[in-house]
Amino acid sequence: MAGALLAPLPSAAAPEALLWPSATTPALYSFSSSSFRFARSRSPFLGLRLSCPTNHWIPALRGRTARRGLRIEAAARPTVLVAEKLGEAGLALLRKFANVDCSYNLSLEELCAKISLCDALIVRSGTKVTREVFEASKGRLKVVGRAGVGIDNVDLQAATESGCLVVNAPTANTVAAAEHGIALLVAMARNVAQADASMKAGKWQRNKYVGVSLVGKTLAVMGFGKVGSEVARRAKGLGMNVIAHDPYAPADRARAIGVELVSFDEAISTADFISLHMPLTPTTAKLFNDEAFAKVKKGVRIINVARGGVIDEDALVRALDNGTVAQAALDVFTVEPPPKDSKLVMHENVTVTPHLGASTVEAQEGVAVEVAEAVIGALKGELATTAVNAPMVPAEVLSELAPYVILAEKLGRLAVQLVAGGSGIKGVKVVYTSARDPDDLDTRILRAMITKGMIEPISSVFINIVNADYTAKQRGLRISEERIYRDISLETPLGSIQVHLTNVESKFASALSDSGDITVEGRVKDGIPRLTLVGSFSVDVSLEGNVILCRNVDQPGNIGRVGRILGEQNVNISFMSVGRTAPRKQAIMAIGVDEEPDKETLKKIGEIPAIKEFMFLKL
Ligand SMILES: NC(=O)C1=CN([C@@H]2O[C@H](COP(=O)(O)OP(=O)(O)OC[C@H]3O[C@@H](n4cnc5c(N)ncnc54)[C@H](O)[C@@H]3O)[C@@H](O)[C@H]2O)C=CC1
Ligand SMILES: O=C(O)C(=O)COP(=O)(O)O
Repeated sequence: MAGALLAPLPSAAAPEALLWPSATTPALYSFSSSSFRFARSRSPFLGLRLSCPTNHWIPALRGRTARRGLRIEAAARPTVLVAEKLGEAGLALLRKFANVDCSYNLSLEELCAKISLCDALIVRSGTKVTREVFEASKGRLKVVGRAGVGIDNVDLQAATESGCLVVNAPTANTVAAAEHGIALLVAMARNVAQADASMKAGKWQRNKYVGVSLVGKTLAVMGFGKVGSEVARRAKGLGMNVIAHDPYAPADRARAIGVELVSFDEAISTADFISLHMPLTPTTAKLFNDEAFAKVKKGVRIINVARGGVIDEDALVRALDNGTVAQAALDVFTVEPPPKDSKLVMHENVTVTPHLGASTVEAQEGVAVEVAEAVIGALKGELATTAVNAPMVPAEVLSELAPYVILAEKLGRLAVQLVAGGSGIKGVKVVYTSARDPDDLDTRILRAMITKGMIEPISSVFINIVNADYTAKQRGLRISEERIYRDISLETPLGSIQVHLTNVESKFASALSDSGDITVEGRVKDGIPRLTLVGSFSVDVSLEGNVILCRNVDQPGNIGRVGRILGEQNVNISFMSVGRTAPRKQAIMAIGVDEEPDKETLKKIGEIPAIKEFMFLKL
């Protein structure tokens, strides 16, 4: 073995031993195999991986290293870095299986320095697992476990690129978050925090802290998923009238709890209290902005235990200052921790907690066990149901189905964006055309990809091949499949895939087919997935970049007008296709664009007189 090793060896070196300080004094050691001499330097000790000719070396090394205040362990036991406080039950599980290093409050530099010695990393929302961390791991990091739901602090793209699995704990803190929402609702209505601070400052202000009652008031739950539905259930128990807005939640599930699903505008304009429970996505970012506050009932009270970014915080301060919003209770902030002089935090009508939604003893034990099991499973090579970026498709299947897999996900993504709020999605029907025998075409992956396309953009749940059907069922999505024989080449696995969302309203009326379903169809041409049908209109546009759909009266000049507006904004058109019922009647323009046009550009397109409706769809 080579002489002094100050840096970790590449992960390919095996068998290996791990060298750790057993004494508390940090130091960096260099190691020479021939003489077993260790030289101490002043730099902090980070742990060292040693390459040994055989595992028999390890006991020999142990004796010698112990005398020098070091311990050495076989690397067959993986190393898990726990970077934020984790419940004991989870730690106990991890310790049975791995070396566990609990090091909290690491700076980015410290985390990067340690990570190349670790096979797994466990975090909550306080650690930013950035691209730098994955790069610094030099391929050794195999799994990142998020002990909670939101994974906005983990760079998923970088994780996937470096072949690192990310798992989360999506269910164990649901009740804790819902209970915290209710705690904030009640505390805000009765000025508990403000009154407490006033008494501790030596005052007795009974008149100042007169509150408002909850019974008979209307609560709008925005986002009727796991947490939102638990909040709704509890608020009903307080005698509140509960309505909810969630464009994708099934109405029958809401009805079962006695909650009516309504549109965004109806929810915010009729509610006395608004509680936010949607994930932070490009669609929900700053959803509560000046425009939304202009529509609320004057004196509304807002609770946010979801994500700070869902609210435009400057707009909220303005709404609080002018009395549009009477009070707010916030557990989450756009930047955490928020700046010390944050106007929002300091506002006297605002009650704040430092992201405590998941912080109960019970929830932390729950997420610790949930994430520990997932991390251990992943280190053993099993695919966890809570995997966030798991590979969906086995390589041998991918070789043939690759473009169809992309097509399926994009069709799901398109279809869900066409849904209008109100009744929620109930049924999904997928129709495949193929010449192949049913045994020769496994559609499970395609179904999973459609589910992924539909669910991931709207929720905090991540879909993989293991959890797709289960998650769809849990969310009330009934997916049925139909296969239609088409006399096409057997070399081609599929002719087309159609996704129908049944009994649902659409933001783009022309996406409804004659049967009243939102319908989109795609095909693969020359290896490229293409959109070939929207509603009853045939189109042909490559599913790359983004798509603008316009319904217009078929007359000369429309294509030029839209093209000019996009061109003026430097938005590159990749494809354009027109589908029409008959000349000079209704037509659909499907325009593929490389960039995302800004709001002003889209507004200008909408103002072209011949354009009756239009939508921008992200793929
Ligand atoms: N403060 C804290 O400590 C905690 C915060 N959370 C956060 O709470 C949020 C909800 O978590 P879960 O209920 O577990 O997620 P979930 O995925 O079960 O529910 C989210 C719901 O929001 C809906 N939704 C998506 N876009 C919407 C839109 N534009 N308008 C209305 N509804 C929309 C989805 O259809 C879904 O039903 C997440 O952001 C999560 O990170 C969760 C746990 C603890
Ligand atoms: O699970 C979530 O999404 C949360 O927001 C909880 O975050 P935490 O684990 O408390 O840092």
